Amino acid sequence: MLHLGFVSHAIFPSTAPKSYAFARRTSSGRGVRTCERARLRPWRAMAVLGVEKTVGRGRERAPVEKAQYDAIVIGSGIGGLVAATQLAVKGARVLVLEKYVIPGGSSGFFERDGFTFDVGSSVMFGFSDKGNLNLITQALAAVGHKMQVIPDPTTVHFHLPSNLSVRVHREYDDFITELINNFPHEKAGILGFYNECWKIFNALNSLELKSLEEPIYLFGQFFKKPLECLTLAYYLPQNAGEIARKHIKDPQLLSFIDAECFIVSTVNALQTPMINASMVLCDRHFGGINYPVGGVGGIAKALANGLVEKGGKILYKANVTNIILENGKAIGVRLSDGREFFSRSVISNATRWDTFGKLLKVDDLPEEEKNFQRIYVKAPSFLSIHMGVKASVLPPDTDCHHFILEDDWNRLERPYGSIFLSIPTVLDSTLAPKGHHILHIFTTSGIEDWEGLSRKDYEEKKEIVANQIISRLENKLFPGLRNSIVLQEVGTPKTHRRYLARYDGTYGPMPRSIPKGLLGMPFNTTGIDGLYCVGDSCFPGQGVIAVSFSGIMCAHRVAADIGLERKSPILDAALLQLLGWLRTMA
Ligand SMILES: NC(=O)c1ccc[n+]([C@@H]2O[C@H](COP(=O)([O-])OP(=O)(O)OC[C@H]3O[C@@H](n4cnc5c(N)ncnc54)[C@H](O)[C@@H]3O)[C@@H](O)[C@H]2O)c1
Ligand SMILES: CC(C)=CCC/C(C)=C/C=C/C(C)=C/C=C/C(C)=C/C=C/C=C(C)/C=C/C=C(C)/C=C/C=C(\C)CCC=C(C)C
Repeated sequence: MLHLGFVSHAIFPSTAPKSYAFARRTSSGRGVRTCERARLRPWRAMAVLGVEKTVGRGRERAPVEKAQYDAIVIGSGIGGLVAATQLAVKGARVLVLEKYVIPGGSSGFFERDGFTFDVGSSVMFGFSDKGNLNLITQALAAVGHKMQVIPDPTTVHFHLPSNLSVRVHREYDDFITELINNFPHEKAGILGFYNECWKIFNALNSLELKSLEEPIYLFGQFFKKPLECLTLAYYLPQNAGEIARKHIKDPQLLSFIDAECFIVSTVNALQTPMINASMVLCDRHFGGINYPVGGVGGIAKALANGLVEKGGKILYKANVTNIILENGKAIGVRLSDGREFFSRSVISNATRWDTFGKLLKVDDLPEEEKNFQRIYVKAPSFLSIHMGVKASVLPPDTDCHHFILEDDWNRLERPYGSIFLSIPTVLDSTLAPKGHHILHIFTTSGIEDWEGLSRKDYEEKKEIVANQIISRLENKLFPGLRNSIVLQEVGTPKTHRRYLARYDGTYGPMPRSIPKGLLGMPFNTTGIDGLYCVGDSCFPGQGVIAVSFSGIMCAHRVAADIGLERKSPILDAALLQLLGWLRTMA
């Protein structure tokens, strides 16, 4: 089964993957049947759902549902699904509209010749059974689901310049000992920096996490846990790099801290908010990194099924092209096929650039969005290679996740400078046929490198770039890799743009310069009444656990606004104004 096709739609299938059929067969939920009906005869499906009327608007059979929902969620990424499921559990009538054929977005999956690939990264935070920060476990539990997970003994194995090799062991003491062995003269600095991270992590882990835009909750937390909240407020505008520099002087060790931050933020430590850095640098030891049996795609499938079981609906192949406004308020959405749905609130899981650049037709960007775009630009996308290889090419005891930056620290943030590699079959061998492994290799890449090329040049360029990366991996880790490949598919930023509906294929916001920590990141409300955003262009940013938190926060704020949670209009106005003002300080 040798496939070396460098097809343009490489990482995402253009037709439903086998497992989509599986999802449809095995789910007994209404939403899945709805999806099937809607695809075949939308107007009849709507009749089944009890649609009040069908209006023409120049298009026969374009059905309209007048405020039939409490919340419409555009997109079924993890952020959208968590918001949707949390609201459904609170009793809201929820509809999720997904452009693609399966749920999950960048946390989706696809299948080829017996291999099950994760579309995005396979490093899962927040999936343990302890503490308050296991947000993925909690999101699944809220809809009655639990996934079996496999503990990863090593979060990542760093292969860095000057042959610096560091394994981030699950056990914190093992990791710290290994780091100190590499930098014995910096023992105090290492302990100082990571201890400061733990102080923040412990404060975070002590809170019940809900919407920071909802005053009754926020003031309640300050009352119950004043020290922890003040700790978080103190660190909110700070970045990891400046704190690392208070403790550490060795330039190579500071570069290592940059690499630690880069793998989760695609920027260096000076630009990475300290709260986010602390979250990931500690959770990997507290709850540990845990891989879901069957692959990352199972998380979205379970959430989508849970949503339907709690009375929500999800429609696939439902491409939202417009958010409908009435008197300045978001009241519904229009799909590319003309269908319209109406709701008391609209939650967009598309990026803020897509939401305000494409879905919303307003003459002037709200001030809040102008401020966001002043502070943040789109982070780069990725070039990804999904590969099936013969198992014999991997040395025994190969770790699951690797980060490779060969010989020049200056290349860390440059496109194609460093290589991310995950081998999820090290943990779950069922993802590949017997005697084989999956290699998911990715590196940062901008869309501008891939536009304006003829089909032939585009395909050739993919092949050239992929070959260079394979040679680098052969030199550094796996001699003979090229000859062991049995299947290979290459995706570019254009692929990510097309299949994830993400502006320029971006994976979220990146600060234009040194940010004031997380202070400038918008939460979920927007300048448009009734419109909320969720996902990686909202607080606290990129990452499955981060967008899960965004989903939890969003659901809480929406629930308060539609009367499913307590709310104080006066305190609301005061807090939202204060937060808006604070963001302008960033
Ligand atoms: N290990 C990890 O931590 C890991 C792994 C994978 C993904 N991720 C993270 O997940 C984050 C993204 O999650 P997310 O929830 O923000 O979003 P997402 O991009 O994953 O999902 C958005 C979904 O919305 C859909 N969509 C967009 N526009 C639409 C439209 N107009 N109509 C209908 N559907 C539309 C897309 O098809 C997609 O399914 C990324 O930042 C990435 O870092 C992390
Ligand atoms: C409001 C005001 C003003 C004040 C108040 C104060 C307070 C209370 C505050 C609070 C806060 C909070 C709660 C916060 C929270 C936060 C959080 C939760 C955060 C989180 C974060 C997370 C993150 C960022 C994550 C991320 C991750 C990621 C991205 C991942 C990725 C991965 C990868 C890519 C891997 C790599 C791979 C290889 C190496 C292969």
